[in-house]
Amino acid sequence: MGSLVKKGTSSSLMTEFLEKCDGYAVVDGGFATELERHGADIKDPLWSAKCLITSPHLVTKVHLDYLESGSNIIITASYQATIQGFVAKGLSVGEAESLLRRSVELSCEAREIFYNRCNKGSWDFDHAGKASRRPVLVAASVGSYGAYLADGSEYSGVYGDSVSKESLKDFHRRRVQILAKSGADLIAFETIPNKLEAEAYVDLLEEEGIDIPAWFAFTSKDGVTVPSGESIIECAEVADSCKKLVAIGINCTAPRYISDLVVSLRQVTHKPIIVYPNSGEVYDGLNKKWIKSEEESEEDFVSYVSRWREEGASLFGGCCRTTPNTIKAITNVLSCESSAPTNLKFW
Ligand SMILES: C[S+](C)CC[C@H](N)C(=O)O
Ligand SMILES: N[C@@H](CCS)C(=O)O
Ligand SMILES: [Zn+2]
Repeated sequence: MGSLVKKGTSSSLMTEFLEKCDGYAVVDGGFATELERHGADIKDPLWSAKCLITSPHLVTKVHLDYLESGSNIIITASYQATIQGFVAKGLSVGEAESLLRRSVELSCEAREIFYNRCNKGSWDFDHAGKASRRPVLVAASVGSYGAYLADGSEYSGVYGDSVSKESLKDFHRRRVQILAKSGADLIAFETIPNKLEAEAYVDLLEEEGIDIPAWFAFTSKDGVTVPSGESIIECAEVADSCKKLVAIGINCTAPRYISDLVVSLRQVTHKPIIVYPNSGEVYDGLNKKWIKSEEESEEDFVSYVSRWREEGASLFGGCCRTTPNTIKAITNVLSCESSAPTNLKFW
């Protein structure tokens, strides 16, 4: 059984979904880092995609934990799952393609288990007390070329002169084709570090006739630019021009920068805005370790959510080093706000 969201045009998918969710939706939290918290060793060029081979049961568990925490969107384990990366590990192209499909199947299976539990958490009640299931979408993750490089290059955005828009398109083409036909509801292009890669994705979506919608989530280290130094505004303009995108936003970025970024995005797009920041810690790509930040705590993060909503965001979640607890807290903030009388705003 698929999601409860009726398949319509790309643009209607998100509108109808957000309507069903009362105007805002909860995205899941850090996926790879949650696998790691449960003991997975992902210090590997495949990072979280290694678990598609070694521990698919853990992939399902983490999806279920996020569903139980209130997520309306779960993102697949395919962030660093590339055909090129799997082949470098000795797998055949066919096996690599199967693992990509498997990442989506695991998310769909988790959604199915969650629905079948029919527990309180999977049902919402309308004002008349009638039960309806919480809508859940499966978003197929596509990490950047920098993610495949496996050295934290998604936080530098510098790919060198040998990488062109055409080479990026060739790098991503087959994976995007497979994920588009995998049963996912949409594609999540995540942690985009430069304008060139955004342009390559737009071309691919259009030239390959990708028939499921997508979102773009950029990363930033200063609240103004993406890691390559290009402004978030010019990157968002590229995204806004693409009819197949049903949301534009920011992920894996310190929470303290999100507010300014949302305000900038709102200047150039009417599309729904998605934000799923990381914990504020800094990634050491060479040693694959997170370095604590003095400046932020999980509590601060959640206290920002109402403001991001006022500034125009409508999809909220977490990225690296956030956990199901973060998502529970976001769910609580948003549901309290929705049920509060409008004259009792928090800000
Ligand atoms: C978003 S970063 C933390 C992902 C991991 C990185 N591509 C690596 O392989 O180290
Ligand atoms: N969806 C990915 C993004 C990494 S930046 C994850 O949460 O692991
Ligand atoms: Zn992240």
